[in-house]
Amino acid sequence: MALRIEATGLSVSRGDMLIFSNLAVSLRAGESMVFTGANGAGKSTALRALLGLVGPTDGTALFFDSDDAEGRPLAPAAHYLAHQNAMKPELTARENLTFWQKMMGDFAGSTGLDITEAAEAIGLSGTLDLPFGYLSAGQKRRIAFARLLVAYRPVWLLDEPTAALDTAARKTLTKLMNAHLGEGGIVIAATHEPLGLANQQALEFSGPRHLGADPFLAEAF
Ligand SMILES: Nc1ncnc2c1ncn2[C@@H]1O[C@H](COP(=O)(O)OP(=O)(O)OP(=O)(O)O)[C@@H](O)[C@H]1O
Repeated sequence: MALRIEATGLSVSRGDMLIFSNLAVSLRAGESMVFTGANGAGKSTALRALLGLVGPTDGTALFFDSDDAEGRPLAPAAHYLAHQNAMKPELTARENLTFWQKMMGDFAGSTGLDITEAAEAIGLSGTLDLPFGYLSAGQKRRIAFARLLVAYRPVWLLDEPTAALDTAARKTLTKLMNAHLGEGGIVIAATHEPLGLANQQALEFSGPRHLGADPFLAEAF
């Protein structure tokens, strides 16, 4: 399956601020991209725009599952790991992962790992039956990452995936992200630190610009 993502001319404005404009992403199976830039530069907004969670003012973002397929919205083909972990604190890690596995289901005939295998992969087998709320910040992030493993999706959109992680856990995540790429997946990550991804392109965000002050400025970029 020669899948790919094509985003062209993607622009987002909020109020009188142009967050970014003319964003282009072209990635094929096995390729990755990192979004870099200062706090508030627009990296998270770009991930959300690719997913369709933020309406772009212009441009398109499409997923193709083969060379001759029609482009489709990206969201059903993607996992989105946001800043927040999207886990209920009163449920155990296992219960949370079971919920996500059932909720997301299979994709195009491919299944994820079982919960125990996913916990082993992120090195947290011992904490599966603790309430998620009891876990440390790094343990929570790792369980949130395990969600990507229990339901298969070819595209991973990750917002600072290694936030709160120790060195060993970062290495584990890098290995898992590269394994996903090696199996023909695609990874796009917003990050403040090097992730060590294979086949990586980088895109630096320069930050929002005022549209309001000069009525001709909006035309300029
Ligand atoms: N309604 C709005 N009007 C003006 N600016 C806005 C509005 N909503 C969001 N913004 C700005 O959009 C920008 C986008 O932030 P975003 O979360 O995408 O940045 P980021 O690069 O992911 O930052 P970080 O590294 O801190 O996570 C911020 O500068 C924010 O202040």
